[in-house]
Amino acid sequence: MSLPEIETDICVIGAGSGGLSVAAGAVQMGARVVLIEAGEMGGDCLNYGCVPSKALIAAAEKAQVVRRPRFGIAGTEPRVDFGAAKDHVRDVIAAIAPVDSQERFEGLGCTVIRAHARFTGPDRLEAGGRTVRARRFVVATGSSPLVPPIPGLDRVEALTNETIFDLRERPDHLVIIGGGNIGMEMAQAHRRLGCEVTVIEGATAMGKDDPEAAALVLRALRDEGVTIHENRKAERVSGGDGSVTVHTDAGDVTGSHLLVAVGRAVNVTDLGLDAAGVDHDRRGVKVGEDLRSVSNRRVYAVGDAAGGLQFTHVAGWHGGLVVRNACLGLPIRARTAHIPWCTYTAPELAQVGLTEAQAREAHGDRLKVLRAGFDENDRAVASGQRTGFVKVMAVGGKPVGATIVGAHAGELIAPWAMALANGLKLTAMTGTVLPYPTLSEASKRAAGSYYAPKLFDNPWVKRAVRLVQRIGR
Ligand SMILES: Cc1cc2nc3c(=O)[nH]c(=O)nc-3n(C[C@H](O)[C@H](O)[C@H](O)COP(=O)(O)OP(=O)(O)OC[C@H]3O[C@@H](n4cnc5c(N)ncnc54)[C@H](O)[C@@H]3O)c2cc1C
Ligand SMILES: NC(=O)c1ccc[n+]([C@@H]2O[C@H](COP(=O)([O-])OP(=O)(O)OC[C@H]3O[C@@H](n4cnc5c(N)ncnc54)[C@H](O)[C@@H]3O)[C@@H](O)[C@H]2O)c1
Repeated sequence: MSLPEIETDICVIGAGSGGLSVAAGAVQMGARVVLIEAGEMGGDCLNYGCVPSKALIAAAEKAQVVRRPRFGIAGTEPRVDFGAAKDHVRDVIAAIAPVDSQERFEGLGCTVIRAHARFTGPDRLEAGGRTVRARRFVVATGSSPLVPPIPGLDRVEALTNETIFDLRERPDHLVIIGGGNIGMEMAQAHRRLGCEVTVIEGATAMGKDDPEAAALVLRALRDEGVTIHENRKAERVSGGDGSVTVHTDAGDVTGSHLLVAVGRAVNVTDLGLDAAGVDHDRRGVKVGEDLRSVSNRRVYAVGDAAGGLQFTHVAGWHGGLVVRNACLGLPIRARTAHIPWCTYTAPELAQVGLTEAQAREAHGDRLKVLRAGFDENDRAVASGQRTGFVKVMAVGGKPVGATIVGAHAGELIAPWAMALANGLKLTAMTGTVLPYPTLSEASKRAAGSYYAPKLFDNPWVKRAVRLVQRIGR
């Protein structure tokens, strides 16, 4: 006997950052919600992405602190127990997992189905032998590691973000194809944990970021012993007997392990999108600014599946917007000009809004580029963190972008993200009193440099001051 059909208000496909945000918000606002997950609750971020990578980076940072002699404290080569570092990664995932768990979402009132979902029509899908009919569907199916068509890759054991965190033995030599976010974060973490690491990047490493800021990160990684080859496309892979060779147009690189990190493939195949009349391409579901499918208004897409920026905070933000629209009928616009991101290398590199090059193209001579170096920030100097800078792109007294590279850049970008999200002026930063000595003062210094010439190099100001000195009481 077949299971009874489920009729619901909102059916969410995928229990990652995007899907969970929709499900939690909608059910707590009184909607009937069905949540379907084929794999692990929590999706990529919790199980194979942000959380394990940041946990491994924390272990690697600890190793580096022990290794480096500083401030009169001797350094020593740390004894790294690679398996125990992976235990730490598992422990961190386990500590966070209850928040994303089936039990929690059932407790909130969702019906959770653990199965692969496939649309069978514009208003229905099937999962785990159940038919679900819904007023609204949310495609929150995320993305998977892209496996590029490099000859030989299918004949060697290649790691991806889905397998590397399970590796318990330390790679002697990790070769990484791809110098993007995953490649650079994993390169430094593994180097610090005692592996030899070579990155093979087909174009420019950290190519999506401001080149001046990226150059500081690449220099730091190279100084730590990571070999980075740029403009070298992986053309062929061969291997056997515990070794793997990447053949490039400028020579071969042989290592013990291979990590492939060349971008993501959005999970939209095998989802029955054609049966639902949902237009899609290799970037994801085609949606408007309201995150609704351009061809089936009943269907939304959020997070990586929506074809834009691929970050957890974007997926979560999308989720909140969809709840507002689907539950309350309020209009939404998913624009990206105020979305920050950060690469968690040391130094960290964070960006919000336009980079200098993008701002110059958009605003020409009206653009003012404001800077402050970490080497002129007392806290950075005191703590030996002089590498870095804050760069603010400003037009007419308002920031249109900010780039921060240096220690804690991911935290330091917060006020600039707030400024861009709320249309604040630079005076919001200059008028704020910050505790001394903090790295945040670098942001205030950069903002202040917009006004300094207007105040200090201005003959009218000097005349006015002389006058006040003569006649003022
Ligand atoms: C190594 C790595 C590090 C990262 N670090 C960061 C970081 O530091 N900060 C950051 O902001 N972002 C980071 N990201 C990106 C971030 O993980 C993703 O952008 C985010 O997880 C996307 O969330 P999502 O909800 O769109 O998809 P996902 O989290 O991928 O969730 C999608 C879910 O849908 C399920 N699913 C797919 N198809 C079906 C189906 N047909 N039926 C049922 N279920 C289905 C999947 O099993 C999955 O659980 C990182 C990514 C990687 C790979
Ligand atoms: N800190 C974070 O927020 C964070 C961390 C990791 C991942 N992510 C997200 O995950 C996404 C995927 O990360 P990623 O590093 O896989 O992708 P990516 O797009 O950031 O970088 C992939 C790199 O691989 C290179 N490449 C492609 N084909 C190649 C080939 N054949 N040979 C050599 N190089 C090649 C590209 O030129 C590119 O630089 C990121 O774009 C980001 O959205 C975010």
